[in-house]
Amino acid sequence: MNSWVEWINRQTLANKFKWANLVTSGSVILASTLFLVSIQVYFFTISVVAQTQASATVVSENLSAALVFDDRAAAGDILAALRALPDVQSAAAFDRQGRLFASIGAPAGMAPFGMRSRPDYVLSLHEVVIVHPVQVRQQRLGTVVVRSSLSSVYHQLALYLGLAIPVMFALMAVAHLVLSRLQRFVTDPINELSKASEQVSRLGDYSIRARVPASEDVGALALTFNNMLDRIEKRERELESEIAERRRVEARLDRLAHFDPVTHLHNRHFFNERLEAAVLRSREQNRRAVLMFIDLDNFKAVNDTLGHDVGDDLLRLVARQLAAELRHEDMIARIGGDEFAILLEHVHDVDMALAVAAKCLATLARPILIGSHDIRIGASIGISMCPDDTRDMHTLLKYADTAMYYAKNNGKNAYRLFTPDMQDDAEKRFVLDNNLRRALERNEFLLHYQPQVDLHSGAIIGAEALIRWRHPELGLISPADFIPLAEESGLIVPIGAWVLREACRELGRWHAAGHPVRMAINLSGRQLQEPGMVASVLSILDEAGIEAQAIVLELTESMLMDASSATIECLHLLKRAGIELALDDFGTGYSSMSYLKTLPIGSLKIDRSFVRDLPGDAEDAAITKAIIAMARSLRMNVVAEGIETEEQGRFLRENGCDKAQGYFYGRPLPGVQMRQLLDQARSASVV
Ligand SMILES: Nc1nc2c(ncn2[C@@H]2O[C@H](COP(=O)(O)O[C@H]3[C@@H](O)[C@H](n4cnc5c(=O)[nH]c(N)nc54)O[C@@H]3COP(=O)(O)O)[C@@H](O)[C@H]2O)c(=O)[nH]1
Repeated sequence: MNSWVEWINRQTLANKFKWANLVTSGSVILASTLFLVSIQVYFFTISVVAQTQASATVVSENLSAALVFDDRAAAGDILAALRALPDVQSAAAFDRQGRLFASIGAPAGMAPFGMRSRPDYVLSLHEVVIVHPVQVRQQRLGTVVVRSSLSSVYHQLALYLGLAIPVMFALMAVAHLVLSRLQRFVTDPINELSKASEQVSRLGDYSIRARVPASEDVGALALTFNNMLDRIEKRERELESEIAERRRVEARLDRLAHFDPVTHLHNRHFFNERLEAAVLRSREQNRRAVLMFIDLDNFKAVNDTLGHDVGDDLLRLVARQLAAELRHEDMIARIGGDEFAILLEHVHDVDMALAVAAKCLATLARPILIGSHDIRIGASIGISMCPDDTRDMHTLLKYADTAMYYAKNNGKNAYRLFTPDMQDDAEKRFVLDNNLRRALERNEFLLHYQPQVDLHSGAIIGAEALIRWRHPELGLISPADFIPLAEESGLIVPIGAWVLREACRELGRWHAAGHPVRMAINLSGRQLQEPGMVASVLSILDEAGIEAQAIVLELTESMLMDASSATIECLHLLKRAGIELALDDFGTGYSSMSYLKTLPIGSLKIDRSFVRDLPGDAEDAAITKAIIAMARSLRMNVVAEGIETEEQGRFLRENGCDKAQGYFYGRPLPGVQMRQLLDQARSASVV
């Protein structure tokens, strides 16, 4: 049973329809045929029974005389008349006692019927037996029994079935044909729907639509199917655009996670991943990995003076130029504002790494043209190597950084290969940095004063205040060792304020003692960035009771290169207050004349590196003369520093330099000694 149900379930809708048609129409036709045949059989049988009964009635009426007169022959003749009837098989007459009186055919088996007093009949499958009493005036004389065969009925039945069965099959065939055609009205649209859905699923094409037939139900189904496809297609489109958007976002995030948006170089995160892998390879395969840290010199000045767009353009150009110096397998990344890192593998010897660094440095030393700006930017490069210096990635990074700082702190625009003493130096700096924080509180700073003289009269016209740190254990520490540290940590701000206050107080004392000299005081870039800086300087001057014109604030070229518009504004305010601004170490930076003209600078201090080999060195002599000429054309004072010999002083004087400072005129001295020097100078001039 179950297998039947399964078999039916497995069939196609068309097959199910076919079978349903066949079974239904077959059953109906069969049932109607059987019904008709049964009626036919019934009526045939009834007709045989009625005919036999009628014959038995006629014979019984005719037999009464023969029975009364016991005339067996006549009875036989009367019964013989029944032979004319085709169905009658036999007939018998019985007397009142039930004895056989006359018969035709085979009377066997009729005796039990001979005693019946009422008409009766017995119907079996093959015959009908009619029993009819013979009586006259209510008096029973005997019984007549007529037996008719039903074979004519079966004959008729056979004939009928012979006709009905082909007709039945013909009808079934017609019904099948008609229903098959009708069935297609139902199955064709459903098949189309099924084909459409199969196509949709096979091709994944949601733009396919099913034909909508006119019929209400299947039409509604097709419409619903199409609506569903509409929605799926719409959702699909939305999903596709969502996925595309997600991919775009992921790509963007991936780019952000791995690339620097300004230069399109890899970023620090990605670089560190690659460096880690390179260090691992270096350890496993014992091959060299070289790390270079490149920090641009003076980039902040470009950013602040020319704007961030020019700064970004510069970074892009620098990135392109550096990348052009590298091999395909090398890697470069931007790891910070103006910091780049390079990873080199397959480096056979140190010289190869140094050659790459030299190429990068040379590239960055060339002027870069952005719009109308001819920008000169240098770089400080630190190099560390794995496994030569360390086999640990973080230490390698630290060493490259240390080497880069070493290059920067030792004049910039240079590359340095890491050496262990740099690390010692860095550690020393770390110790100093820690101590520096407590030096102010512990009153460990003091000022020395170096005289400045008029090159024509030789008179002391001022002094430069120079800080010293008297460390309880390390002794006297040079500002060259701790000022850069103080600048990095920001401690230069309180230290610088202390220097300013101390120097002004000292100058106040000198003025009070009748020495109307000026005091040059070094200023750090960080101090200039402090809000309220100008007010603080004026308040210190006020406190010390000296005029603004009595001090000269010394700024470095690099400080101006890095100066923001707020810093420049601060310089203008100082100048307007009457304070002279001097450009220290002039010539070591890259200040262009056009830039200098925009700044409120009152004097230039020629760097001692140009003075050292004067007057012998022709190049230094030419530079010095050019600086003096330029300062004059800009109506600036010129101070030469680092004069150690009389010849140097003479050369400068002869070439138009007004003032000088150097060991030849006097080393930096404690305040008391400086005052004595001033007193002596006055006494000498009076004499
Ligand atoms: N922001 C601040 N910077 C300061 C302060 N005090 C000093 N400094 C800066 O530290 C650097 C080193 O200074 P110092 O060791 O004091 O050296 C000065 C002189 O001693 C030296 N000098 C002077 N004359 C000669 C000479 O004939 N030969 C020679 N070899 N050296 C000489 O030069 C230094 C002064 O230089 P400068 O300031 O450029 O005029 C130095 O850069 C100081 O500026 C401070 O308080 N704040």
